[in-house]
Amino acid sequence: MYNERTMPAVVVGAAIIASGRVLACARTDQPEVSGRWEFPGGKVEPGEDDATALARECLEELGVRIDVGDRVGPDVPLSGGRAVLRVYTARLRDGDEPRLTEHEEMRWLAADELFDVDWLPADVPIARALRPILET
Ligand SMILES: Nc1nc2c([nH]c(=O)n2[C@H]2C[C@H](O)[C@@H](COP(=O)(O)OP(=O)(O)OP(=O)(O)O)O2)c(=O)[nH]1
Repeated sequence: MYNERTMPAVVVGAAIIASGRVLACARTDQPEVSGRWEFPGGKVEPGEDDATALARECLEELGVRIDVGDRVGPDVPLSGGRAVLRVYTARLRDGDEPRLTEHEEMRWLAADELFDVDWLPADVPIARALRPILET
């Protein structure tokens, strides 16, 4: 069983969907993630729930307000089991357009473009689970 000390930290990611495409972002700030693609997001801080953390990170990283939807794919273990990646679908609030602040590049990917980018390893099963969602 997990206790507070051994419970994995949660990194939440937003699969922001608009017009049948999902937003993927690439950053270069840390060598271990440099040039790899991910979903905007970050660690859930104490006192936050997943949706609050996602909304905060999307505002910080992209300057957008979002509405959080359903989970996508499984919790994927990160960094030796000390954290998990958990992704939710999200929609942009009316009129909001992402602007890059922390990332170098962003792309809106359609279902058949999901694997045109080099995802971080943990994001691969999530991208796979997104395919049927983008196709509907
Ligand atoms: N945001 C995000 N992080 C991901 C994804 N996939 C993946 O392996 N990660 C990893 C990269 C980082 O090691 C970790 C998240 O750290 P972060 O730097 O984004 O989180 P944060 O903003 O809360 O970080 P911090 O600087 O406050 O410590 O999770 C993803 O799709 N989105």
